[in-house]
Amino acid sequence: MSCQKLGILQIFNEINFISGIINSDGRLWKEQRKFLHDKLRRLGMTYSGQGKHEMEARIMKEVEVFLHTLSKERNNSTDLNPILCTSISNVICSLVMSVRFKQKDAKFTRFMNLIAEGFRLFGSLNYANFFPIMRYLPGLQEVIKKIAKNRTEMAAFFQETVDDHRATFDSHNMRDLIDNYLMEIEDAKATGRSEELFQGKEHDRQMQQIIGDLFSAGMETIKTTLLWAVLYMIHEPEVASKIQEELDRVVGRNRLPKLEDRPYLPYTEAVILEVLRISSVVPLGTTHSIHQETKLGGYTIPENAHVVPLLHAVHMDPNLWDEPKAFKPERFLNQEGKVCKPEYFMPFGVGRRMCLGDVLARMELFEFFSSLMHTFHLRKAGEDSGLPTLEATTGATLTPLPFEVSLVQRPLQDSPHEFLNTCQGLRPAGSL
Ligand code: HEM
Repeated sequence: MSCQKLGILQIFNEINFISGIINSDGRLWKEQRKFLHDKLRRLGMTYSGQGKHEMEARIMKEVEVFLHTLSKERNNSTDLNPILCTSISNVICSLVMSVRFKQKDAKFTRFMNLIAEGFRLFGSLNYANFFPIMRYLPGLQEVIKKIAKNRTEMAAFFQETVDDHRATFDSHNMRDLIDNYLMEIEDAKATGRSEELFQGKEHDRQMQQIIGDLFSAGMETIKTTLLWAVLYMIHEPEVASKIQEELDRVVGRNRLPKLEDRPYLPYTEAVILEVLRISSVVPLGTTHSIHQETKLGGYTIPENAHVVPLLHAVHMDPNLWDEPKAFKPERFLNQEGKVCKPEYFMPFGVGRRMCLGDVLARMELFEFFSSLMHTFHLRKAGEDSGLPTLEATTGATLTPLPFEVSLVQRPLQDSPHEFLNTCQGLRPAGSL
């Protein structure tokens, strides 16, 4: 399968969208992917070296603010969606553009609404992937126009940030991805590689779209996976208790879990994998195309055919998984109790075009989920209501319907350590 993208990409090219990475193909995609992969690794999207520790510190800062915010909601019915939105956004925003938002910041709320609407609208364009003629229907034309309008508004915000970075740029102090991009642009100009790197696209507009791509891909997916995790914990109290028992035994009650604890927390890890499988937050991979005629499972796939990986179908296939609709973390544990992932587990896609942010995603899911479980019991909100539904709304992601949870502080032991203070909401946000 090639690294080309068709379908929705064609629609955007027709209306002159700049490509970014998710909707680019060919040489432009290759150059941008190489650049992003390299720079994001240096900024800490890696499992090894100093970068990993810096990334962990960045994530933990947001985890602590998140727990602090939640501590004010103890025993109330709480919608975690807006709180998670800010916390998860702050991880990717700090990495990409050194920006953090406060809860309920007006600019941020507007920005979030645009992203959420974008995911919904994008989902409704999926039909045009299969029946391209449908793009001319008035309804879909309206959707395309709305996406274009929203993107223009977001691009203006990103450009402001890029301009600020340009004004304060210091090549000896690379703060984030935008600084790296600015450096790369100047370097490419000086060495005559500009055309190769940007394939004729305007630099700043390409940069705006890259920021937008990383932000939307890096926020919505993780936030939604965590919402599913909370929902399943409300439905599966025995699983929740087993996680908490493991956390108490391995981590203890006087600190939050760290990445280095992860190998010793196989059950917690297996639960995260099961959430990724059963929720298939990204149910379809993006549209790929075939470079040469290919035979697969008795079918002939012609050259240039569009191929959309049905990740959800793979994760729900009863030939691959025992009772695929049941929530069973044990399926990711081998006989020795160690984590094992079959090759047909593919929440981040597979191949050259697989998710660029899987390392960051796994780190964030672990840190946020394990810290949340270590600090609170998650109970259904409201005495009289039933369990919240496990049904999803469908867009580019599968998202739980709005629900609330009641957070019950887990009993504290005798340590006066910072962790406990943070959980009790006694310390100012982010001050650990
Ligand atoms: C739970 C979290 C996440 C899930 C489930 C997820 C899943 C996916 C999937 C299924 C794809 C498409 C793969 C394909 O078409 O073959 C994808 C692409 C992508 N993801 Fe993620 N993702 C997550 C988090 C992130 C994060 C944190 C970032 C950014 C930092 C990110 C950035 C991207 C980008 C840039 C692409 C497009 C790659 C390309 O076209 O070359 N994702 N992701």
